Amino acid sequence: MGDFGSDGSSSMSIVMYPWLAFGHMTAFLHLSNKLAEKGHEIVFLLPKKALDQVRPLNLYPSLITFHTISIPHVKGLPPGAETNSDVPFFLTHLLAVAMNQTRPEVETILRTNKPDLVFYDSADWIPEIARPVGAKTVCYNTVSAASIALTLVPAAEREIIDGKEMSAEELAKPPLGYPSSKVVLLAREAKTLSFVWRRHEGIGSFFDGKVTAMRNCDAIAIRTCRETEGKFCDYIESQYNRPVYLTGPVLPVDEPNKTSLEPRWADWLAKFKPGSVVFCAFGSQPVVDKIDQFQELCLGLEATGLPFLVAIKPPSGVSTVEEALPEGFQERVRGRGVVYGGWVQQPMILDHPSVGCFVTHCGFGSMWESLMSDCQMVLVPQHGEQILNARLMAEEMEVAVEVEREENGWFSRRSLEDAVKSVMGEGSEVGEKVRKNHDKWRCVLSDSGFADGYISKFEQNLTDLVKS
Ligand SMILES: C[C@@H]1O[C@@H](OC[C@H]2O[C@@H](Oc3cc4c(O)cc(O)cc4[o+]c3-c3ccc(O)c(O)c3)[C@H](O)[C@@H](O)[C@@H]2O)[C@H](O)[C@H](O)[C@H]1O
Ligand SMILES: O=c1ccn([C@@H]2O[C@H](COP(=O)(O)OP(=O)(O)O[C@H]3OC[C@@H](O)[C@H](O)[C@H]3O)[C@@H](O)[C@H]2O)c(=O)[nH]1
Repeated sequence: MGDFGSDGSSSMSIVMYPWLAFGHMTAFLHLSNKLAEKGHEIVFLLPKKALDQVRPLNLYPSLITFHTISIPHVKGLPPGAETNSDVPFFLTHLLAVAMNQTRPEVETILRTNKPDLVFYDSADWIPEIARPVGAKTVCYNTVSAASIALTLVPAAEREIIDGKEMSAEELAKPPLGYPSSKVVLLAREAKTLSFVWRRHEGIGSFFDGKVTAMRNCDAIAIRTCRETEGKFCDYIESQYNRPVYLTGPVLPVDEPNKTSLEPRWADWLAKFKPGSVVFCAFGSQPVVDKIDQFQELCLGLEATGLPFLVAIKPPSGVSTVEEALPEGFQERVRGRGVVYGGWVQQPMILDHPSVGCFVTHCGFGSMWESLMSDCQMVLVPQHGEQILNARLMAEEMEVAVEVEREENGWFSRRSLEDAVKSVMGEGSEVGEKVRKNHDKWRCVLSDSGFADGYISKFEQNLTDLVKS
């Protein structure tokens, strides 16, 4: 190895501070594992509550050290809230306020550790405290390049007059030069983007924060690859005039000593024929907010007649998923359908031979995991960024079927049933087309040199950055 630490040593010292959401923390940790595999040392900052869930993913405990950060209470947040999972969507900005208040603690850590590099995504003040200790900064984005290109580039700036909300049409308008006519939002879908430009006291808007984060870093990094999102990455690079490094999908590979699937799911899944079970999961945050939509999801899966396992957070207004289930549902699906409100080992479930279909909310982490799996995919995105990921998979890559929605954004049990049957039904033309395209992409993405090539190039980019 060359001499690439700023102190002349052969390894780099890195601090990571991701946004307080599991989808982001797990993505940062997967990248940490790849860098630790190459001998670099990482101090990983995270809230105490996240530690138990994230620790098992650390494959290099001697090189990746967790450092817990106290997340202060901010008026309006539920007591003890430390991560996105503890906070309803409409209060997420308060979690960002709480994260900002951790700045003095993080500053002390940087002064003590004097790292070569600091990775962050939401804490846009990192460059201000990293520069004085001689560290270079990388704004690492764990969401799709398409969703950044559509809303979080300087050209997407919107003029908001006297705090007036923008119309759906204004919100849906792609910025000048945006490179796709397929990966876009319908006006009604674009309403979910209003949070991007809305101003909040003390922290400004989400847009301001992200643009500052990307303008002030030394390099922008994105968890994606040229093969799927090259044109969006080029657009971001031209908008920010900053180098854009790509890490590739950064998924954990099968480790010889990896833990096995919890027996309760392994035993349950083993009862069914290969490829017959529908697995439905909606990520680490509560996303299906309305109880009647939650019930429609359950009823749609029931109507498929297939065995199914759902891992989902309860909707608003109830504290458990059981309370939200439709009348008589549990009795009707007993033995073939389970709805579970806790954490499951998603990648291992997707890998299970009995599972043949993944109904996903299209979080970016889930998107990569589903592309690498051999499950058929049904897309039920909820928010702007997830909808764009869905368009990328359904319209550009043609590897999945997106559920049809009514004018008001609602999906019916029938549309979900139809979507699942269209990919699972024997002899279905659509099912065959998406399977064929998905097989091709899986071959490209799971080629042994593919992910390693991205990581090696990324490591070289970091080395050059530290030396510059
Ligand atoms: C309802 C509001 O939620 C709050 O945050 C929303 C979530 O933001 C996710 O991150 C992104 C979302 C979107 C999006 O929905 C549409 C887009 O076109 C772009 C993005 O970008 C990002 C993003 C991009 C780059 C980056 O480095 C990021 O860290 C994120 C995030 O994944 C999720 O955890 C959040 O819950 C919002 O704060 C607001 O205040 C709420 O009202
Ligand atoms: O029960 C669960 C739920 C989730 N997971 C894992 O947690 C991760 C969830 O990440 P996702 O990106 O799919 O979704 P999240 O909703 O949690 O993430 C969030 O940040 C990333 C954005 O793209 C998403 O839109 C946003 O909601 C996946 O790696 C998934 O395998 C589990 O292992 N078990």
